[in-house]
Amino acid sequence: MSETRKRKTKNIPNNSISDKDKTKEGETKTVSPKSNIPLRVLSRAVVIFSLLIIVYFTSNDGAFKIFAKQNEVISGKGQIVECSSAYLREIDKFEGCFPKQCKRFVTDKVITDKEVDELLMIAKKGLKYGGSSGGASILDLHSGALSMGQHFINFYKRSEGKNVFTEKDFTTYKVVKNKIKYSIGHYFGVNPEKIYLTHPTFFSEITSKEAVTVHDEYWHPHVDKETYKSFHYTTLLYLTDYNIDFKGGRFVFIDEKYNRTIEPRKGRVSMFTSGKENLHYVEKVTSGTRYAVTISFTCDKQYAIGDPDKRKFNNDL
Ligand SMILES: O=C(O)CCC(=O)C(=O)O
Ligand SMILES: [Fe+2]
Repeated sequence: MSETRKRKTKNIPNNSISDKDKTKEGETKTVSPKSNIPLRVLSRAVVIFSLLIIVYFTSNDGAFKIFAKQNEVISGKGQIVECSSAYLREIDKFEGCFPKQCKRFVTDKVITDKEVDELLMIAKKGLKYGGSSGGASILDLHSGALSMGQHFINFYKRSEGKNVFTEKDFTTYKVVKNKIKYSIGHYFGVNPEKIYLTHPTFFSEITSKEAVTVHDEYWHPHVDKETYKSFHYTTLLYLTDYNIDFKGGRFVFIDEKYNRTIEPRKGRVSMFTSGKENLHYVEKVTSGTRYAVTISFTCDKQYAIGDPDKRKFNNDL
C-alpha cells in the first residue's frame, strides 16, 4: 500500500500540484489540481477499505468457521473447550464418567452406511404415522413419543403401529448406540461402563414448514444440560446430507471468537459434553428434509434408561 502511494506521488514536486511532472524521460505532463485530488482520494479509499477488511476479519461478530464440511470424510476431528464450572461441579461426583477434557468431536468412521440406511428407514416408517403441524417432528423409540399435529402421542399405545418396527430395527438401534457409547469412552477418556443411555433419545425430522408450536422451534441457541437435565454427553448421528437432501439445517456451536459449523453428512457422529461450553443451535432448514438421531448419555445411574425394546412397543412390558 505505502509502495503504491510512493509510486503515485514521487514525481510530484513539493507543494506544486499544478507543476509539470515528468512521466517518461524527456516527456512532461501537466498535473492539474483536478486530476491529483482523485488520486489521493483513491489511495486513501484503498487504505480505508483495507483497514475495514482487516477489522472485519479480526472482529468476532458474524465470524463462522466450518468445523466439518459435508463433502469431506472425517476420521476424527476434535476441539477442546473449557468445561463450564456448573458442568464440572455436577459431573465431579461421578467417578469414571468425568471427561479428560470437555470437547466436541466429529467422526464419519464409526457408523456404517448400512446402519445409517436402516436407521433412516426406521425414522421414516415411524414418522409417517405422525408429523408435527410445524416443521419439526420427533419419534422416541424408547418412550413411543411421536409428534402429531401440535402434540405428541404415544405410538406404542396405537394399534396401527403394532408391527411397524421389527426386532432387527431395535437391534440396529442398540448396536449403533453401543458403538457411540464406546466412542465416547475412547475420545473423552471415560469408562464406557459408567455412562448410561438417557431420556430422551429420538429421531428428528425437520422440514422448512413454518413453526406452529414451541416444539417446532429448534433454532434457538441452547445448552443441552439445561434443556435435558440428565444429559452429560450429547451425541447426534446424521442420517441425511446437508445441501443434497436439504438446505439450511447446519449445526452451529456458538463460541467467543468464531462460531463453528457442522454440516450434517450421512453417518456423521458429533459428540460433545452437554454443558455451557457447548452452546449451540441448528440453522433453519430452508428446503428438503433433514433426519438425525439424538442419542445421549448420563453419568447418573438414576436417569439411565434401558434400550428401546420391541416388547415394550407391543405393550406387554
Ligand atoms: O439435530 C441437531 O443437529 C441438533 C439438535 C439439538 O440441538 C437438540 O436436540 O438439542
Ligand atoms: Fe441441542
